[in-house]
Amino acid sequence: MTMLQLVGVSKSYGDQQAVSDIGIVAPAGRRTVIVGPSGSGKTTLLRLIAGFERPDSGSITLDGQPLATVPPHQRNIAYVAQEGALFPHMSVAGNIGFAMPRRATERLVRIDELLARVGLPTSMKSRRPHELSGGQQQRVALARALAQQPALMLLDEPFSALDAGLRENLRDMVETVLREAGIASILVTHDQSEALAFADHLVVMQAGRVADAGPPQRLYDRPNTAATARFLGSAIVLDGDIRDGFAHTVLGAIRVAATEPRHASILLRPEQLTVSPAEAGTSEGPQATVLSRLYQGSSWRLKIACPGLDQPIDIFTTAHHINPADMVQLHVSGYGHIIPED
Ligand SMILES: Nc1ncnc2c1ncn2[C@@H]1O[C@H](COP(=O)(O)OP(=O)(O)OP(=O)(O)O)[C@@H](O)[C@H]1O
Repeated sequence: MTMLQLVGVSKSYGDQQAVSDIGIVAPAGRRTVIVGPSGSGKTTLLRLIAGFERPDSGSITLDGQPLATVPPHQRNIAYVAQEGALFPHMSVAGNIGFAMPRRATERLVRIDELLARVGLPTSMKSRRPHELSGGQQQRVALARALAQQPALMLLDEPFSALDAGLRENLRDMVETVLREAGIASILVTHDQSEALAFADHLVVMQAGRVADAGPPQRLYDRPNTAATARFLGSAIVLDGDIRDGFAHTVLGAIRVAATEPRHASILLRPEQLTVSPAEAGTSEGPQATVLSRLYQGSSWRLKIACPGLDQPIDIFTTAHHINPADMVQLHVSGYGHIIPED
């Protein structure tokens, strides 16, 4: 079973430090996602793993074997780039069969199998890349990568040029194909919802460093830093004084998993907040003013101003009778997360 490990990996381009002291384990047969803002070093990491760049320091091993002296084409690692990067002068069949042995019959059978696997009709075999849609090109690129029977598949923002519906569809297809083939993968993206949907192991990069890593749900619910919390979704970060299992904040007393008195940053996700119209003269907790509302099909997104908070917060509701300028009562459910590194 394949396991990729990076220890203390750093790389700079001239004066520009691209990645620093990276430690990552991509577990066998799993889908690792590297997510982070533009310029955080994601592509550099993928290029180091593929062997297109050399690290200045640190080691990269695949199943315990150091890759430093192994050239890219012998690493047993396939790379799918953002725009597919198909050979423009070759047919679909030529692209998919590029790295296959030349023996005719097996090759043709295998190309047909791979086309079926990525959901393309065999009638497309003789087309050139420019005769395909963006989504079809990415399917061919994936089939070409699968043809290598790699131990590890690197996917560098492979869906980013596609529109939303197609993107989800292709992402689900890739997830299924990789799982069925038992191939470990590392996907790079700057899209947090894509990262959360695809990953079973998530690495968050910030300014060339790993800010946090772990299962996606842990990172979303219990991130190590406020920056990770904000990067992975809407976050409400509050100052809190912890006493007796509660954090005392401008939104009232919020249950937390700690008792020792101290000051801390507390994270709530919007889905932990609900609103109801504030009854005149009564107050069962914090109140807020609705600044705006946006219809989103299944719910309304409300922007609300809470006394004591300098930023408005977004929450979602299915109640359609709450309007801008209304006063609302806020209700917090579940636990607040104490952000450890803030
Ligand atoms: N060939 C290069 N020469 C000089 N600097 C580079 C080179 N490649 C990347 N960099 C710099 O290294 C840093 C990391 O870049 P990288 O492309 O890895 O980030 P990224 O997270 O993939 O960004 P994006 O999401 O925008 O693709 C950036 O500051 C970038 O400007």
